[in-house]
Amino acid sequence: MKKIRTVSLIGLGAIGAAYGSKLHQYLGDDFTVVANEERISRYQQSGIKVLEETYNFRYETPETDSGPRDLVIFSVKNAELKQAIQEIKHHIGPDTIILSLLNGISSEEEIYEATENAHILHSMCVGIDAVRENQQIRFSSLGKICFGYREDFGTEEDAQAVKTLFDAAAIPYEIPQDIWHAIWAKFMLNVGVNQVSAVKRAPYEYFHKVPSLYSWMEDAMYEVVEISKKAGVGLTDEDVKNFRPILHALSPKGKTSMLQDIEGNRKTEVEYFAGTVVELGKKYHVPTPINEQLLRMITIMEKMNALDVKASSVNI
Ligand SMILES: NC(=O)C1=CN([C@@H]2O[C@H](COP(=O)(O)OP(=O)(O)OC[C@H]3O[C@@H](n4cnc5c(N)ncnc54)[C@H](OP(=O)(O)O)[C@@H]3O)[C@@H](O)[C@H]2O)C=CC1
Ligand SMILES: CC(C)(CO)C(=O)C(=O)O
Repeated sequence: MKKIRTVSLIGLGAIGAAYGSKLHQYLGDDFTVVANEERISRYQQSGIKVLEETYNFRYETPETDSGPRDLVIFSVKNAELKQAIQEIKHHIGPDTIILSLLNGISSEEEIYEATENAHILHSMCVGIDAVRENQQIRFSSLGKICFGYREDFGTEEDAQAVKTLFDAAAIPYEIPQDIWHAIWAKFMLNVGVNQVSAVKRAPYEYFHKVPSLYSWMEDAMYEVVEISKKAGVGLTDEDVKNFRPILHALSPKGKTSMLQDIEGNRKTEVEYFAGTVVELGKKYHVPTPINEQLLRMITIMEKMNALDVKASSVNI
């Protein structure tokens, strides 16, 4: 039976630090964060604060080759994944189990294509409302990590090993019966709440209180339901409704990761949400007018943000 004794993580942001703090508490220095020198010195300067506690993790630069780990976790944004795979490659061996906590439906495939590792489980996290401001991470709920094996991705033994680790490290988790269905359902949620929250700059409070905002979000989600039927995933009305209590439980002042990107003048994951919906809509002949507009709006917002950043750096 596989046992996970060593873990490495790349992407010490809202999600990485939230779950990484639990792994650090359980594994101590057998938990490593991979980051370049500039990031490490930034993280070491004031430590990483998760809720009220400051953490000093064990760091390694991408150049350091200290051998493969039992588990590698990706928690960067989708556009950063390609580089992250290269930078954590020394930590991935043929037996390393891999979890990718990124939203969207493509990261496991992207990691598989680059590493040819056969132990990538499908995974995502849900119900967590993590917010990052500089090196400070806050959340009202840790939510849970959902994971599982399917087709050529991972094995039952890999899933059992992760389950044992998460039990010991007190990380909430679920192993859904059909992980691919669960990943698509989460994708559908992100297509709705992340994108609409970004366009309206709306923390969760407004989704709790403004029914027309909530129904616009669900309209965007229903385009994913229609595509999923043609893609053989078969999301239903029930999947849309299942998220209502989850969204209602998120902190009123909490913000989706996409809204945080807009406010932080960073590139968003719109390409992986509306971009994917529009592309799949064309492939399966499903109309996607709401996502087409969201894609245009968020791409324009990114460009306007980039101009503002450029202008403020010229003024300095
Ligand atoms: N926030 C949330 O509540 C949720 C987010 N997600 C998903 O999780 C993923 C991560 O999101 P989130 O945590 O919010 O994002 P963040 O932007 O907060 O974190 C990403 C982190 O990755 C780091 N990073 C990027 N590239 C590298 C690299 N090459 N080497 C080392 N570190 C790197 C960044 O470093 P730096 O600090 O230098 O910028 C940043 O700290 C996304 O796919 C998101 O959609 C899923 C569920 C909930
Ligand atoms: C919607 C939410 C908070 C669900 O956990 C999320 O996935 C995100 O902010 O990216």
